[in-house]
Amino acid sequence: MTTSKLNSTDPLGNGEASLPCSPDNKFSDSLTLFHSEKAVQELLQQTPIQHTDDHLIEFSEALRTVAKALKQAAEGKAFAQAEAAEWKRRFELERAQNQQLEHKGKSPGECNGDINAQQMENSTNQTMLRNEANEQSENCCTNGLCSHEILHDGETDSHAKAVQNKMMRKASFKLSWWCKGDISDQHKHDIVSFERGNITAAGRSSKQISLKWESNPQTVLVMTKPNSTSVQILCADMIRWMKEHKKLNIYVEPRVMGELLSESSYFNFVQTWKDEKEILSLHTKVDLVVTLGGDGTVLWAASMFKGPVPPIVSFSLGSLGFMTPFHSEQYRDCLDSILKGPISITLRHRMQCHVIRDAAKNEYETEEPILVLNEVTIDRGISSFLANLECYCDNSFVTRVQGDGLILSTTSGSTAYSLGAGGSMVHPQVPGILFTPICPHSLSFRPLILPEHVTIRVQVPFNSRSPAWASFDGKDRKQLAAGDALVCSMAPWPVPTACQIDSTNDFLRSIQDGLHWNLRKTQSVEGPRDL
Ligand SMILES: NC(=O)c1ccc[n+]([C@@H]2O[C@H](COP(=O)([O-])OP(=O)(O)OC[C@H]3O[C@@H](n4cnc5c(N)ncnc54)[C@H](O)[C@@H]3O)[C@@H](O)[C@H]2O)c1
Ligand SMILES: Nc1ncnc2c1ncn2[C@@H]1O[C@H](COP(=O)(O)OP(=O)(O)OP(=O)(O)O)[C@@H](O)[C@H]1O
Repeated sequence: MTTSKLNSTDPLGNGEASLPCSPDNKFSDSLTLFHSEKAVQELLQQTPIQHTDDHLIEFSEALRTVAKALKQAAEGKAFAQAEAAEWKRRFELERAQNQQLEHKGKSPGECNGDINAQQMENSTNQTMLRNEANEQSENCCTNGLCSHEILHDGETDSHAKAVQNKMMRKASFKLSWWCKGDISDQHKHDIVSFERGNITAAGRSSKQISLKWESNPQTVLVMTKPNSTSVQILCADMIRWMKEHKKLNIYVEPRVMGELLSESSYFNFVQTWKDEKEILSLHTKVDLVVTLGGDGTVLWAASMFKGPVPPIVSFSLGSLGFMTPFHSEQYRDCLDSILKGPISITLRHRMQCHVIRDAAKNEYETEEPILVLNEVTIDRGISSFLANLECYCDNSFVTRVQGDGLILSTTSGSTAYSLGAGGSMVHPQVPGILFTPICPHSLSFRPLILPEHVTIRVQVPFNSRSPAWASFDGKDRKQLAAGDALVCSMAPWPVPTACQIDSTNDFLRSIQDGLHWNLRKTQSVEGPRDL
């Protein structure tokens, strides 16, 4: 006889009770039950309830309830054990019969009797199980459930097959995409069609994206890196060409307008803006943005647009150029084909960052959100103490950063500061947020990549020795005092950048050419070899 430990206490509360699990042990089950009740009775008798003390009466009632519950539990368990034993006995009997039949050269399916669906269903009925168990043991398949129907596939008659299909069908389900916080089902998409419960990816979220103009672009904004004579000369030449050969309207920043006009009054047709309000409406006027500079100029251009961003075409005039795939020497051919379209683009996700001050009365009282294309960094600034930052993901505590700080990066920014701090390089079209510590004072703080739909909160605790500092794409440093928090999530407005070939090709080329990724001389064939 085997016994199994159940997670229960004996009636007197003496730890785990050891209960028998075989049907042969119904007797010892009853014995246990008997002992339990007896123990409770004894306890009740010992209790001085004669002294009409209200508390003692209440206590004795409670004990009675416990005794009743224990009795019910023991009965239920004994019933379940009897049932399990019955199933096991039947299964073994059938297996023995099958073996006998196979010995005689008969297929087990031949012994199938006339079984109808009702009987099959009835056979699972517990009452029938108990009543018919003994009768059935001798005649396989004449009554109740035959395990051949479930265990053997294909050899039964069509009726039994239908019954079998009915019993084996998988539960159906549906997978869908939904937007967090979206109460209506407006943004819900079914992404998987299912048949018999098999999950199949219906589509990829990050396909190569192609932009096709439906009407000709008419207005171009040109943005340039400051303090560079070569950029200034190229800018003037490009604007002239776009006006004369493409009849385009041109916008530039006020600084560039001054530079152009100081060169010649010819550039009077170029437009600019006077104040912030006009900048906010730029996206409604501009069809295309052209940048002349390095990655910093692309970041600068993106930061001008606090909402939707027009497609950006970036000419490389810097040292690295991860986001600047076009060569300025061939700008005419390049702009020619871009203005015609279609263009391959990379949709670069941005993060929106809210600084929430401890002094704010509620979570909605925030400063203007700041959009970043690369990353937001929370660091110790000029303080010589460790930064102490509490990090939460969707309101669950994640970890405490103790070190120089933390980088929350987009996948576009994965090749920038996050890379320098040991984060992975991620294709810009992979949706996600990189969680990269800066010089953590811990041996096990590996960088993470979180899904794009999460909201991350970084809080400066009240016991922090110094304030922290947040910076956005390497700019706009803001102090975070004790109790202040920075809340980041993906922004709804990505930055579409034109690709030279396509997003994957451009990304791989930039890590190879820009960072010399995995550059190593190839080993010569001469030398020792495995034969
Ligand atoms: N230790 C570091 O690696 C470190 C430190 C500070 C800032 N930065 C990066 O500099 C960025 C600001 O750039 P900037 O040009 O205004 O400042 P910058 O003039 O100091 O140049 C920073 C360098 O980072 C490169 N860079 C920028 N974005 C990149 C990207 N997405 N992928 C690969 N390289 C990229 C630029 O080409 C440039 O060479 C910040 O967003 C931050 O990522 C890196
Ligand atoms: N239009 C602009 N107005 C003000 N600042 C700008 C503008 N364009 C770029 N910057 C700033 O100028 C700096 C240098 O720009 P960028 O990275 O484009 O050139 P770079 O440093 O020569 O290139 P690289 O970083 O590849 O060597 C960056 O900090 C960027 O933010």
